[in-house]
Amino acid sequence: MNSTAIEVAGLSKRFGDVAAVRDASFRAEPGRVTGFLGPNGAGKSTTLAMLLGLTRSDAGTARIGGAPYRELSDPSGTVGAVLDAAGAHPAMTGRGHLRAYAALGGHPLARVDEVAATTGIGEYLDRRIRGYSTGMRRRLALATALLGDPSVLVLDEPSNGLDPAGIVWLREFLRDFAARGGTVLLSSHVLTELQHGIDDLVLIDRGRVAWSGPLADFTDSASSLEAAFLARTMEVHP
Ligand SMILES: Nc1ncnc2c1ncn2[C@@H]1O[C@H](COP(=O)(O)OP(=O)(O)OP(=O)(O)O)[C@@H](O)[C@H]1O
Repeated sequence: MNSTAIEVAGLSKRFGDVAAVRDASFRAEPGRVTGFLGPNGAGKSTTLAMLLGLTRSDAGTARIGGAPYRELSDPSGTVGAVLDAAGAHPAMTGRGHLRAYAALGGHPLARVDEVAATTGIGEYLDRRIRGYSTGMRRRLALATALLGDPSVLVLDEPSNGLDPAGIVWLREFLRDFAARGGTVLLSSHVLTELQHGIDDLVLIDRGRVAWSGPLADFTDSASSLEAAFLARTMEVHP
C-alpha cells in the first residue's frame, strides 16, 4: 500500500453568518487510525467535504498524498470515502450497485465479490437495496469505497446504524487497514466509539481544531476520553 498522508492547513469555510470551519490544520498519517471528534455542528462534515473536493474552501488547503482531491489522477484508487449511507438506488441489488461503481472507477468486476466478502455482505448481494437494514447499507457504502483498493479511507460517522457486533467488526477492519499501511480518518461525535479504535485524535469544536496528537497524550492526564474532551472544550470556550 502507498504511504499517503492527509494534510489540512489553514482550512476555513463560512456559510453566511456561520463560521463552520476556522483556520483548521491537522494531519492523518499512514499506518494510523485518526479520529476526528467534535460535538454536533462542530464542522466535521464540512471539513471532510472540503477534503474530498465536494465543498469549496474559503481559505487554506486540504491535500491527500500531496495533492488536492480534485487533482488526484486516480481518485477512487487513492481515497475511499463514506460520507453517508444514502446514494444507493433502492431498486438496485447490491451487486448491481457495486458493478456500476466498479465500471465508473475503471476497476475490475472481480473486485465486487472481493469487497462484498471483506465487508460481510456477500450473502445479501443479490437482494434489492430497499430491503437492506441501515447496517447493511453502511457496509455496502464501505464496500463501494473499497472497490479501487485505496490507501486512504475517509469515513463520516461510520458507526451510525451499526449494531455492537458491527461496531467491533468495523474497528477491527480499520485497525487492519491501517496495519497494512493505510491512512484512516473517521469522524464521530460519540466519544466512547473512538476511545478503543484510534491512534491519533483531532478534536474540533465550533469550527476550530482544539487539540490534535496521539490519543495517549490526550487521555494521559484524564481518566477517560470523555473527561479530557470536556476539559479541553471548556478550556477553549470558557
Ligand atoms: N450547507 C450549509 N449551509 C449553511 N450552514 C451549514 C451548511 N453546512 C453546514 N452548515 C453549518 O456549519 C456548521 C458545521 O456543520 P457540520 O455539518 O460541518 O458539523 P458536524 O461537526 O459534521 O456536525 P454533526 O456531528 O452534527 O454531523 C453548523 O453550524 C452547520 O449548521
